[in-house]
Amino acid sequence: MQCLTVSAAKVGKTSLIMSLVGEEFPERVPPRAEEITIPADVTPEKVPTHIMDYSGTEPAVLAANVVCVVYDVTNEDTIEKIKTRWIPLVNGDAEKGNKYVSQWEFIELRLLLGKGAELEGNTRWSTGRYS
Ligand SMILES: Nc1nc2c(ncn2[C@@H]2O[C@H](COP(=O)(O)OP(=O)(O)OP(=O)(O)O)[C@@H](O)[C@H]2O)c(=O)[nH]1
Repeated sequence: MQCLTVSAAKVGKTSLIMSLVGEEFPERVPPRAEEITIPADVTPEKVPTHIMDYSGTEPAVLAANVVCVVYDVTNEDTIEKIKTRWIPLVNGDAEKGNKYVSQWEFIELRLLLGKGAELEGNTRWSTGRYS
């Protein structure tokens, strides 16, 4: 399974991947995370999972089975971009039959480190649907 993270600039997609791999929030974040493959035996679904950091190319989006859209709950622009940028980008080739996503899972797991809310213990986890 190919999983691609996308986001507005500097929202934290590289940090998210590095947190997953390193099991802690990274102090230093490179411009892009290395591509990683999580072996099947350590995934709940027993499917090898290849995780890629978005480099701004459409082929990467078309190759992905899962697109993980990262946004900042403290920045409305990054939420608005889900509608104005990421949904059109992922569904962009629908007319050619390449890809069409009719149902979006919406999972909020932003940690808000250093932006105030996490200091007040407001870290939130929730799930929902976006369509
Ligand atoms: N406060 C806070 N800062 C974060 C969080 N995640 C990432 N950051 C910080 O935000 C900055 C950008 O993080 P990146 O992971 O490089 O973001 P990105 O979306 O990969 O950035 P680009 O791909 O370069 O646009 C870094 O200084 C991170 O430490 C978070 O959950 N809370």
